[in-house]
Amino acid sequence: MSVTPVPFGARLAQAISTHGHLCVGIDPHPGLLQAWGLPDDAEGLRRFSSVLLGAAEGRAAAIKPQVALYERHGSRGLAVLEELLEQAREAGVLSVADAKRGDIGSTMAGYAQAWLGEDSPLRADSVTLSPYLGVGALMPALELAEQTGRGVWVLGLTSNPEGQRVQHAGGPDSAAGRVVADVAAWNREHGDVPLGSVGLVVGATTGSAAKDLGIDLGAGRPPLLTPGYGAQGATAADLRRDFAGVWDQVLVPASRSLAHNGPSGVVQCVVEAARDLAA
Ligand SMILES: O=C(O)c1cc(=O)[nH]c(=O)n1[C@@H]1O[C@H](COP(=O)(O)O)[C@@H](O)[C@H]1O
Repeated sequence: MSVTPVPFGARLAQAISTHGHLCVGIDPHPGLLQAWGLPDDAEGLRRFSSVLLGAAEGRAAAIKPQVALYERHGSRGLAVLEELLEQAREAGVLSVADAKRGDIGSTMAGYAQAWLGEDSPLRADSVTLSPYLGVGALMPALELAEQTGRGVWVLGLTSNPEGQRVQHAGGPDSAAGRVVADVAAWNREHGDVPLGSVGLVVGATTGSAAKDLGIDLGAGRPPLLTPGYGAQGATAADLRRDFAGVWDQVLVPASRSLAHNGPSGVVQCVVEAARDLAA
């Protein structure tokens, strides 16, 4: 007998209400590995990942490993990522695989199976997706996520300044606004209580952009992943101001700012960031 999985949105809402809004980003940049005294190889990745996951347990709502920084080590790096995702599952820590995948529908199914399939070695609780080929092209991932109780995060307004030229195009009928509207429609139809399972990436550095473009981030209650806090300059006060009214939807990732004081400083950085975001 098959059991209906608990939707990702419900699991995430529970994690945020228990642990707060922080998501521990795990970005094993070569420079950080070096600063930590670790080799730039699979063993270095393994030790870096283990310290960040350990610090996240019981202190943060989720982890977000950056896939490219594992992928650059080929199959050995991906094997470390598989181990990390498995350890997170065992520890009960939600995972966001930051893979930023997106393809035409027929081959999107392959990416969906890789990150969201029940039997995939790389399965995560959720994965980041790029909607440049159209939100409709992402359907295989949205559908598989729903079947397996997993989630996705669709890039909406990204944290980097270069994104604006494409995402703001169209003004009141902006490209980003269309992505947000498609996500809202999916969540309304497939469940948006307490949160939808299809989230949006909206950078913490984007200021009033959503408001200026007439975008309603509350529509369909998408979880909102807000990179840009910490190393990219956004503060907790910026987040509170720009996400007022939708704060319960927000998951705040931070990567470099949690790792910059070396392995012995990670727990303190995580505790301080979690407290900063709870204030
Ligand atoms: O999807 C993401 O996570 C993401 C989207 C975005 O708009 N901006 C952004 O910085 N990110 C990711 O968020 C993380 C930010 O890292 P820090 O700036 O070190 O906190 C990196 O892994 C980025 O790839």
